[in-house]
Amino acid sequence: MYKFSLGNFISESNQLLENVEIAYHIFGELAPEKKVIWVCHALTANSDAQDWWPNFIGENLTLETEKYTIVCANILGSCYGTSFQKQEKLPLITIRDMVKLHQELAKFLQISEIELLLGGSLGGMQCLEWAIAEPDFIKKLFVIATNAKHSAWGIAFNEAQRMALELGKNGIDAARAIAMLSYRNYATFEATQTDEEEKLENYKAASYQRHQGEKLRKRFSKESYFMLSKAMDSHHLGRGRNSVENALSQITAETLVIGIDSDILFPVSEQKFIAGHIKNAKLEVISSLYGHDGFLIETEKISTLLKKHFNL
Ligand SMILES: CC(=O)SCCNC(=O)CCNC(=O)[C@H](O)C(C)(C)COP(=O)(O)OP(=O)(O)OC[C@H]1O[C@@H](n2cnc3c(N)ncnc32)[C@H](O)[C@@H]1OP(=O)(O)O
Ligand SMILES: N[C@@H](CCO)C(=O)O
Repeated sequence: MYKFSLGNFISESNQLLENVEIAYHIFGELAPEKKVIWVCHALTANSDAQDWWPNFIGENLTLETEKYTIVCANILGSCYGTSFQKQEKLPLITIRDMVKLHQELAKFLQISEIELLLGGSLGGMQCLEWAIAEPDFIKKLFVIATNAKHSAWGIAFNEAQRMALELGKNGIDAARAIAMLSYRNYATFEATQTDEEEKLENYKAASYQRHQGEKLRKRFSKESYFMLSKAMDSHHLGRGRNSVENALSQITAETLVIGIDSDILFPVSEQKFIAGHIKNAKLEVISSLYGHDGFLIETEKISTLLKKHFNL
């Protein structure tokens, strides 16, 4: 992991963040003759994209490190390396703030254009914002399981999680358990957490939920979880740009949008809307047992579509 000291940064909500440091990974050598692929990560991941998107980035893999330089930066608000001076009150961070930091890092790395910008969920939100902010800079765009404006349904899930966080020390366990209900669905739990034997308590689904909660508590900070969920709520491509439709129409990149048929958090209608308003976009729908989390799990299906649409 590398670090870049940006210094002071004024957020979209006009708050001063001091001593901002951006943590990032580079896979494959950064060289002027190599084209750049930039990965934007989702809520609780980090800049080590090889780790959370396994069998996807590397030699002889879909994002080929011999051919491309692949960059992934840890997002503003996350607890995995990107940081700013602690403040009394948690600042309100937006997706546009995250993208401004990506832009600063790209300048620092002397990247002249991005061949392919990609991301899912909160990562997809960053990709769309960036492709609107700098249409000429982004040649190809791939987003999955994301939306153009966060939904009332998504905000309600996030608020329920923040209410859980407010309960104290282990509130993050409950927050993650709530989130899991939106990341998966009825069929996922039926297929993976149904008890075969007869019993009156200690069900698999219950211990699964507790395990997921504990796992997140051990690796993530509740402050980051709060800031990132607020950032997700604020996602609105149309803010200050007349409308969401108008904002999407400014994207010139050749675009692939993928929806997951079982995603109850970011339903396919949202990706259909995105693809419908970008001039040069194609929509594909994949099927998955894993709902929204399918964007992290269905690597093979995603790779097939990426290779079909883009000459990687
Ligand atoms: C530093 C870091 O760790 S970086 C962060 C890694 N995570 C990220 O980057 C975020 C993106 N990744 C994710 O959100 C997830 O890892 C996903 C969606 C890709 C996969 O989710 P997972 O939780 O790994 O998969 P799944 O739903 O199958 O659950 C498996 C886990 O539940 C446990 N489990 C399964 N059933 C049960 C049960 N009935 N009771 C208790 N535990 C259970 C498994 O033992 C396994 O535990 P482990 O992860 O501690 O080994
Ligand atoms: N499981 C993912 C889902 C967020 O879209 C994460 O924890 O980042």
